[in-house]
Amino acid sequence: MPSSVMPTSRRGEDSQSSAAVSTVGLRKSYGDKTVLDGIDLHIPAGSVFALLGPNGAGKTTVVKILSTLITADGGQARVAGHDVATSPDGVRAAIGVTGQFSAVDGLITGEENMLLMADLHHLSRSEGRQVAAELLERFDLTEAAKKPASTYSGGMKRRLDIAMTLVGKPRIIFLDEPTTGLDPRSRHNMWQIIRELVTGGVTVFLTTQYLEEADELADRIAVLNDGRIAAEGTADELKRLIPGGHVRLRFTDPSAYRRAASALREVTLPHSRLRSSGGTPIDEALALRIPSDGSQRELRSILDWLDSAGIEADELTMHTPDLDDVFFALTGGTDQPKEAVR
Ligand SMILES: Nc1ncnc2c1ncn2[C@@H]1O[C@H](COP(=O)(O)OP(=O)(O)OP(=O)(O)O)[C@@H](O)[C@H]1O
Repeated sequence: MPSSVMPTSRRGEDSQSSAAVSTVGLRKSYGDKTVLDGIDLHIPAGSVFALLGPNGAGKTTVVKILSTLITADGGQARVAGHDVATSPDGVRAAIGVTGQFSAVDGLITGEENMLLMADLHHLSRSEGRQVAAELLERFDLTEAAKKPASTYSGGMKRRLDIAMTLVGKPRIIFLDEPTTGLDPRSRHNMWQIIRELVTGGVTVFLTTQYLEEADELADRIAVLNDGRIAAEGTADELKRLIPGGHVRLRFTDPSAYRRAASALREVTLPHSRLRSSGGTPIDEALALRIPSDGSQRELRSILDWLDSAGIEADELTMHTPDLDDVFFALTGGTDQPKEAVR
């Protein structure tokens, strides 16, 4: 955590506000580029909220504004009952931030990083040692505590980063892409840590490009696209936005794949959603998806069309809706999340 967001004291939360985070009409531009174009959020205390969006959607910008690292150009934001513009110290006292701007100093040991944090929070020497030892133990870092943090794996560094954040006992934690670059085991460890934080009463605001992560962890998810919240709700609510799943066509021959992709782009089939969204290339594995409710009528229509267009896929599978479908539908399917296909 950079010193600019270092909690300075513990303040009482505005009892008027049950929301841990709320924003109205939040705006931010860089030059003539509008990054946030009116963002409204309401995040109840004690919940996990995921801000989902493709690269460059503005997720980090939201976190930076809410954690008082940068100021918004317009709109209001309250965090833990404090206005970010008029009471930034109040906000800083209540939050912890980890993620893309990690506070871990690689030159010193994990333990020294923790003790430094304890110092910054004005804990006494003995209290600092005790808190550091407890947190290092909790995050399975006791053995590595005396080693320089630069020798830690990606997962260990993230755990140390969160442990350092917890020294200040934040009520709200911002996790900016907490598992980007982690291997599957470390990712699952991190998810468990996040769940435990919430069980302990902390509100978690996380940004992610991983749909699976939002689906696993979040009580509510907002999809950020083109500077606006394209949709917000529980994972189930978002999935219901897409009435059906999709048919996935997989090809082994790149030229057959390309022919099918271009034919799908132009197609107007009698049955609805194929007409509106066409086939969307979904990954480098030569696969296409066609929105479909899975009804016999739609499947027949798709198969008839494939036959008449002379397209022969090597594999055709039916998928029920998941967050991938929502994401592709809302973000136009052009900018793919890193793990769009499970
Ligand atoms: N200081 C800055 N000056 C100019 N443009 C910026 C600045 N910070 C961010 N941007 C631009 O604002 C947009 C949103 O950036 P941001 O980092 O918030 O996106 P993001 O959703 O977090 O993306 P990613 O997933 O890639 O981290 C991007 O186009 C980025 O280039």
